[in-house]
Amino acid sequence: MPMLPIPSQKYSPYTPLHLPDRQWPSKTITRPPIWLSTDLRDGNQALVNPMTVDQKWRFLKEIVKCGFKEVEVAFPAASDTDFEFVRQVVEAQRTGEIPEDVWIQVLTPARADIIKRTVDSVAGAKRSIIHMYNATSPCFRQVVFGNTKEQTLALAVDHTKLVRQLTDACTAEHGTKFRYEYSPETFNQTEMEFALEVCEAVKRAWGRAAEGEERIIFNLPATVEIATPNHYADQIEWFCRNISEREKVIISLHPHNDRGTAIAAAELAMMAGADRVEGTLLGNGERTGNVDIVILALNQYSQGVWPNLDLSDMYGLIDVVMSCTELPVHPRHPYAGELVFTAFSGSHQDAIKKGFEKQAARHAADRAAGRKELWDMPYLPIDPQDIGCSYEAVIRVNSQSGKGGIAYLVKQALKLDLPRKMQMAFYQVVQDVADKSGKEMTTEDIVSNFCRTYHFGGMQYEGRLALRSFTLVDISHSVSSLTGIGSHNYTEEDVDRHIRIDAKLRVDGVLMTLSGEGNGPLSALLHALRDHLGIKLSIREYIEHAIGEGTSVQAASYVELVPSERGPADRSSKGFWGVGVDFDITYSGLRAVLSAADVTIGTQDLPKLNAKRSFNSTTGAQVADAIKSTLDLDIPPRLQIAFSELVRAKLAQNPTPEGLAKEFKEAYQYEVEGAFTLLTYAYGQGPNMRRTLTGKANSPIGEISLNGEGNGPLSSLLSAINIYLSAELSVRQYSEHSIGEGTDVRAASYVELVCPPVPGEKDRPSGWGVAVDEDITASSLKAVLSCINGMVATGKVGVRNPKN
Ligand SMILES: CC(=O)SCCNC(=O)CCNC(=O)[C@H](O)C(C)(C)COP(=O)(O)OP(=O)(O)OC[C@H]1O[C@@H](n2cnc3c(N)ncnc32)[C@H](O)[C@@H]1OP(=O)(O)O
Ligand SMILES: CC(C)C(=O)C(=O)O
Repeated sequence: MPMLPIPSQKYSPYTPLHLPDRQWPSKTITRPPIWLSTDLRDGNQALVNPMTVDQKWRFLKEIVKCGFKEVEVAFPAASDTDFEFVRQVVEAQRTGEIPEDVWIQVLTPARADIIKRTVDSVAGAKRSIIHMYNATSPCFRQVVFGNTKEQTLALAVDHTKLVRQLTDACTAEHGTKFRYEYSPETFNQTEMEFALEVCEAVKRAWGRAAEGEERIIFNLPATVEIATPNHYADQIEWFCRNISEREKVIISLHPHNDRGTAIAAAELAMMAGADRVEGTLLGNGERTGNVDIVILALNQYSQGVWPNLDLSDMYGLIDVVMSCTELPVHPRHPYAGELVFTAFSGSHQDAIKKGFEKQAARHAADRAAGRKELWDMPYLPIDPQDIGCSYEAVIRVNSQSGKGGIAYLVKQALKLDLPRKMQMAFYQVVQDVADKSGKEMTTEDIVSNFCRTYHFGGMQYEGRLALRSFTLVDISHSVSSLTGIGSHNYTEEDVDRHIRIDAKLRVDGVLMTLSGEGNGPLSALLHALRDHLGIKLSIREYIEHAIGEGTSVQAASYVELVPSERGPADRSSKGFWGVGVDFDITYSGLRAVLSAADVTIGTQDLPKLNAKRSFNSTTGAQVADAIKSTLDLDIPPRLQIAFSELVRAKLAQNPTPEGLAKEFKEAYQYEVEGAFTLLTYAYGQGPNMRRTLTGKANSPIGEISLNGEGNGPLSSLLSAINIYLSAELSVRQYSEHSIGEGTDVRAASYVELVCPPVPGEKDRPSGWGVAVDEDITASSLKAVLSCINGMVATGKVGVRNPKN
């Protein structure tokens, strides 16, 4: 049968209660109700497979752990299992396993045999509530029981008397303290006057209602939810107003959720005067379930009202409920669902990210001023951490997400506060991946994409241009050599300053030293990239921030580079972002430049670019080929330039390869006995991560001792040998490559050394050295000596005895 076009032919609406002076709409909930968990009764009776005793125990312990003081543990007459379970609970309360102040509640219909067994089940308990019910609504009177109103009332009264009689006897025999709860089942569908009449009669029959702990409980169930929640609230307010001796009565709610409004019904009914709520954790129960106490309690908590239940361990609670009921928890279940603190969509993520940032600042100010640190976050009604959920799940990324959410995750995982424009750039990267896969991207996916894109996060993500170390020399006024270890206060704005950088990089896996000059370390590095590798870029934006505090503070630098030919002012040119982090701010800036440069060059063929653009290729290529074919050396580009210039000045038009090789050996003291010869050396690590070099060498002044330290073998050797020279030499460029393969492999090292600048002189004396050795450190040291030997031979530096 399809749905009826005129449903009124089948269904009639509920009849609203006439209560024009209702008060509840202007009330608020300012204190928690008395809670009763009926998970082990109403919840249990609704399961395909009722809980085992073990499951009931596990559940009961969780209920007690949350702080419930009233627990309906069973319908003891339902089965031997239930009866036995109640006996075990009674015993556990006697031994203290279940706290003494917990009321053990049990349910019985108004049937003498069942009442007797129910009271028997709790005999010996410290405290027990006997809960008796019979249905009172017209439908049940007529259909289920075939009773008149009088018979219905008599059923309730007679059996209440029986409960009184049996409980009195039990108290006398076992000392059990009893309270009585009566439910006019289907209350919400019962005529209000009749429900009231039955309850008044039950109160009289019980005969013991008094204030405080002796109050009788009238539990007024919405057995089947059939009306809007305001109707239930009206019924509760009417009942509260009209029941006699209100102070001797606890008004209890027992909402079901057939219309999906049990929470609203319970909340409005609390506003209408109810004192107590019966429900289940996460809302299991008959049909659509009982009212969900987790939601009710956390709704109160979100209003600043302590609910008298501790739900801090939400994951633990979910685990217990799911394993005992064998029912899943919907991912959208309020407070408990896996996705309820999660934003996938861009604008939600953006708002949450901004919310966290603003809130952190606001809280810091509140703390300082001694004010409350109030929670006020877009889209998050409570702090997930209060119920044991982490912020990790707050933002998750798929193709619906925006830059804000992605930046939030990057910040959480890597502590990087990406500049807005870089967020947009990385967003495109993530969007492409998410769009292609059509799936969610985990934080790990995003982080690894970030690290791969910006070559961030250690050796495994290293790109084509990787910084190893650097030396900075201030060549503006005085000459002071600064190594790449330690912090230097250079700013790019200081236009008067002139800095030279010698940066040791791995370029496409080959170690080389690139030199450049600029008004700061970053521009000097950009010049080095331009001169040596033909990468022509300028800085459009530079941003930095600290990560951490105190002695472990690190600097994060972000750089946007644009092609130099367009210039940074041209807003239309596409920028490329990079990032670097280091304890040293200069290092972090240089790393950021290289990260952005790497993004810019992509897979562009760098060596060819280098060979074609950074020097006169024809002559350079010819001499390079000749040296390769004769000496098996791949001489670096700048040495090719230097050597080809020397060759042009010195040799005939078309020298033979052998002629070039001879000239090369002589010019760079390669395989030639020179002024300085290394005899022995030991290279290691000294204090503060500095490297040390000790050894002996032959020199024009006899055998000398070497004792130096630096950030690598070259600088260590120079610091040892500079005292024997007339000028303090420093490394401008270094590169190396292997010759041969396997166990026969040898290292070829090339080093360019340079004298300090001389005021008034444009060019600084410099020279190249070359050496080959099986030991890579030895080959680099010998290359330094070969260069010094060449510079001594040509008079660029002199030899001095430091003792004189
Ligand atoms: C709204 C609620 O959740 S109420 C709680 C419901 N929970 C349960 O029913 C779970 C436990 N129940 C049981 O195990 C069984 O139903 C028992 C053991 C209580 C009774 O089993 P049975 O004797 O086989 O009876 P049955 O289950 O068929 O119950 C229906 C009988 O009880 C009567 N009855 C139902 N509710 C009540 C009541 N509150 N007071 C008195 N009699 C009642 C019915 O009128 C019917 O009587 P009839 O057989 O004379 O027509
Ligand atoms: C026994 C009563 C309280 C009940 O479970 C209901 O009416 O839903």
